[in-house]
Amino acid sequence: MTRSGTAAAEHLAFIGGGNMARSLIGGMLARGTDAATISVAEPVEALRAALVRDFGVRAHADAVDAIAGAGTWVFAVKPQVMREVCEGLAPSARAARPLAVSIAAGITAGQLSAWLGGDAAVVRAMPNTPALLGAGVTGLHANAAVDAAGRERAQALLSAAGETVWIEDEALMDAVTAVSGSGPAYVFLLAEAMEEAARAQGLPADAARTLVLQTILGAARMLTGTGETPAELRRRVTSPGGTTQAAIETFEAGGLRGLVAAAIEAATVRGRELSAAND
Ligand SMILES: NC(=O)C1=CN([C@@H]2O[C@H](COP(=O)(O)OP(=O)(O)OC[C@H]3O[C@@H](n4cnc5c(N)ncnc54)[C@H](O)[C@@H]3O)[C@@H](O)[C@H]2O)C=CC1
Ligand SMILES: O=C(O)[C@@H]1CCC=N1
Repeated sequence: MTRSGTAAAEHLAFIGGGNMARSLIGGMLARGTDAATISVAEPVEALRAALVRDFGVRAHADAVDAIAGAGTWVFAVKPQVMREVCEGLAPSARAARPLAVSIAAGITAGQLSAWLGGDAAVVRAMPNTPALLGAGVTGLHANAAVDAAGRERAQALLSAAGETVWIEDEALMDAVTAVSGSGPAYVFLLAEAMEEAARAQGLPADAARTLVLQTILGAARMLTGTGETPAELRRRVTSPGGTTQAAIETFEAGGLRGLVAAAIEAATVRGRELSAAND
């Protein structure tokens, strides 16, 4: 059986109101979603108050209150608590037959469906924090119980956060997590390292920050806006025998590509471990 969970489809419930839920809600509101259609379950009182204050959504301590009347439930809790949270909602899920969207790293659609009582329509989504600015990217995978309308609904939800990419082979969702889910942190680490290096060369801290941040922004805009490959854009910066060549040769000699591959492999493996640890 496939389902789109048509009942009360316009009402959305988030279970977990932490960093990523806030990024997604912020992106949705910026794209015109009515805050009155969003409710959030969040046990931490201070976070509930912040959700109400910052976004005007409804916030509840109890997940059962948040999901009442919602056709789509977005699970935005840590992987380690997902099983307990889903099992607590299983009686409601069996009755309401919602579209369940999980953003948790590692947790499989099969696990989610089973914890929600079986035969649940599940979309696994892996967004990233630039969702807050509508500049995110989300990998999406639907299980067999999700029909075309359910896919559209999940895609519309995550489109508010930026680009979306459907992944048919669920096994690849851990690689998506490692590349784009965690990826903003890799760029932030590069920014930290470049700022430190700029200060070590004697640049004042504020100048170092402006130079680094605008360089990353400008490079990202060239990557997304020119249609050129990263390699070609790099080649154009690199004058033979010049300064860039000296830096690039240092990166290559230090094994930057291998290090990036090893880091993404470690994140991918960690995603699989999170799944296995919660079986
Ligand atoms: N932070 C990121 O960049 C990304 C995170 N994710 C995934 O998003 C999920 C949430 O991550 P974050 O937002 O970073 O974590 P977080 O810790 O900021 O948010 C999780 C929230 O869930 C709440 N919570 C705990 N137990 C709950 C319960 N029983 N019912 C309702 N809420 C409960 C916590 O109080 C917390 O506010 C994780 O599964 C993570 O894998 C996915 C993509 C990117
Ligand atoms: O670090 C994590 O586990 C989560 C998933 C992707 C980004 N943050």
